[in-house]
Amino acid sequence: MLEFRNVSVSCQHTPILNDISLTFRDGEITTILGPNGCGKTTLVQCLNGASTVTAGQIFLNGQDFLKISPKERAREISLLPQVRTIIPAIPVKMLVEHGRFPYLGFSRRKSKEDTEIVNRAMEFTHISQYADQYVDTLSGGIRQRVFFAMVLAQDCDYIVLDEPTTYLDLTGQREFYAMIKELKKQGKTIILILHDLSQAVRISDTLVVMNRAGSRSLDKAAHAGTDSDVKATDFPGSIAMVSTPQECLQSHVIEDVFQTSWKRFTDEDGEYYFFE
Ligand SMILES: Nc1ncnc2c1ncn2[C@@H]1O[C@H](COP(=O)(O)OP(=O)(O)OP(=O)(O)O)[C@@H](O)[C@H]1O
Repeated sequence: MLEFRNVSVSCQHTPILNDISLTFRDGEITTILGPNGCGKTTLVQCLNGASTVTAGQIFLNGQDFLKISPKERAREISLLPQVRTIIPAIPVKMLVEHGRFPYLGFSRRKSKEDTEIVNRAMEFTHISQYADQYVDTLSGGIRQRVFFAMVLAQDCDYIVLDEPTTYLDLTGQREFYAMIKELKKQGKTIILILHDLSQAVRISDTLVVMNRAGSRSLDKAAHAGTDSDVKATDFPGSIAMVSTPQECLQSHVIEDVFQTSWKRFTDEDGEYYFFE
């Protein structure tokens, strides 16, 4: 079980997250939703040290996660960040092998098991045929699968993916969500950040709906056209609700946070939600 206890993050004295307490349940797909800038990325980046926790603690299976070494952390939780501005000019297989770094010794020599895990990750994500191709020559969608394979090669029980479908076309997204369901079946705990509310409702066991605390006064000031000194950054991110998709929909929290409304459609394959 992964647990955030009263976690706050500030950057240059600006509060980004305030007093977040949150539990991610094992074996579930949990999706973090929230408007731009509410702190979703900052929240998950507390797990790989890219965001510095300024107060509070994170526990993984009862262990103080922030006290263990970065290498040990990388054996527990693999995280695929949202923005990858630098695309390495190396062959696909070599990039996927980077997922094994937390397990390698000083010589970085790979064992037979490391190679098998890398091959399995590439087969799972259907990128074996690109093994020798350079990553920077691939399309955005295939490249995304390569990064996903690298994350899987890390072979962690906890997988965190920040906006993983950004570069994927419709087929690519469908395949991606099928892979996520398969990983859940294998017992992995999946944490996603998504902007696609319909998919989030469909695929998740639990939704974490975030907002900027007090941002209503900002919206009201903007709506009224009043001159206001209030800025978005005056409101650190907080949790609006953590619950099943059904309960989040019924409570209207999604409508409030995203200022949207939704419609439900049903067919033989299940329920679909349309947000407008
Ligand atoms: N290094 C930094 N220094 C100062 N402010 C930062 C830094 N990183 C993020 N922020 C600010 O923290 C807030 C939260 O950013 P974050 O990227 O976590 O939001 P998000 O919910 O993931 O947004 P999006 O949906 O647009 O990806 C934003 O106001 C952002 O400008």
